[in-house]
Parts: sequence; structure tokens; C-alpha cells
Amino acid sequence: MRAAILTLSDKGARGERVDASGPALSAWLAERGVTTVAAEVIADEYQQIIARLTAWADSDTADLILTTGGTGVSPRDVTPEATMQVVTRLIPGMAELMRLRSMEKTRMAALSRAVVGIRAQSLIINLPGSPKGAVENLEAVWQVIGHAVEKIRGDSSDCGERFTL
Ligand SMILES: Nc1nc2c(c(=O)[nH]1)N[C@H]1C(S)=C(S)[C@@H](COP(=O)(O)OP(=O)(O)OC[C@H]3O[C@@H](n4cnc5c(N)ncnc54)[C@H](O)[C@@H]3O)O[C@H]1N2
Ligand SMILES: O=P(O)(O)OP(=O)(O)O
Repeated sequence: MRAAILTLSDKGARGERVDASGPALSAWLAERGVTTVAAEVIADEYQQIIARLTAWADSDTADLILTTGGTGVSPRDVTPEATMQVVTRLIPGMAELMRLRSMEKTRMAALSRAVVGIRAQSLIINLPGSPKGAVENLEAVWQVIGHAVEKIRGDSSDCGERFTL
């Protein structure tokens, strides 16, 4: 599986904070055999987020596109809105699963408005901004991601009896 990681952070884009979340996700994925083929830090700008997600998905850069940051309720948090503009199909259950598992760790997880969806053949997942929050949310849906990527890419095998989790 190939992953691309987009960090949304005004401070990061201005060079006022070192991006710890993108590298934390990349390291976590590498331990599971997933290569990060692209990674970028940009500001919380609606149009820029749309442009980057669209370019990665439409050029088939990655099977899995992760965003980190900008999912909350601050005025400049627009990652979910930009993602909803880009995806053609939402997968609400994956976002629900992330919040369910996260709320077992912190009630602040209720503030993440993260969405998950599909554009072209890429699965796009919003994750919160902190390194801890980002990895915890990815971990929550990890067992589902492999199967989602297979299905998005047209796997027609009968999955009815393959999964019990
Ligand atoms: N499983 C978890 N889920 C959530 C957590 C958590 O700890 N575990 N945190 C919750 C909180 S609190 C909020 S609020 C929401 C929404 O978060 P956002 O997506 O809006 O996150 P940001 O405001 O962009 O960032 C929050 C905070 O994290 C630090 N930060 C952000 N970006 C970076 C970066 N690239 N490198 C290092 N640190 C970063 C910084 O202190 C920001 O103020 O999510 C809940 N879900
Ligand atoms: O600069 P950002 O976007 O990372 O903002 P915040 O630290 O308020 O999440």
C-alpha cells in the first residue's frame, strides 16, 4: 500500500512549528509495511487543501491519503469541508469508528469533525492534528483500511466469511 500524508497547520506552513504529526504517521505506517510516497505541510486553506487532495487522488499517487490537522472547531479548521468537496463517496462508518475508539481515550475526541471518503481510487482519511491524536485515530480504523483499499480498487472476491472482527 502507498500512502500520502498532508499536514494542515498554519504554524507548520509558516515554519513556526516543526511538523511532528506527518513523520509520526509515516513511521507508524512504515512499521506496518506501508511506504509514504508523498508528504506535504500546507496552511489551513480550503482551496489549497482541495487542490492537493485532488491532485494526489487524480494522479493515483497513493492508495491511502491521510490528512492531519484542521478537523476541529477553530475558525480556520476547514479540512472536513475541503475533503467533502473532493470525495465522491463518504464512508461515515470509518469516521464513526475513529470517534468511538478515540472517545474511550479523551472526550475531546467529540470535537473532531473528521470525515472519510473516496476519490477516484484513493481512500482519504482525516485525522486530528496532534501526533498522538493522529496515530490513535489511524490505529482505530487500521483493520478496516486494507479491505477498503482492496474494494475501492475493484476486488470482487467474496468477503462475507473472511472477516469476523
Ligand atoms: N484519539 C484522539 N482523538 C482526538 C484527540 C486525541 O488526543 N486523541 N484530540 C482531540 C482534540 S483536543 C481536538 S481539538 C480535535 C480536533 O483536532 P484538530 O484536528 O483540529 O487539531 P489541530 O487544532 O490542528 O491541532 C491540535 C493541536 O495539536 C498540535 N499539532 C497540530 N498539528 C501539529 C503538527 N503538525 N505537529 C505537531 N503538533 C501539532 C498542536 O498543539 C495543536 O494545537 O481532535 C480530537 N481527537
Ligand atoms: O497553526 P495550526 O493550524 O497548527 O493551529 P493550532 O495550533 O491552533 O491547531
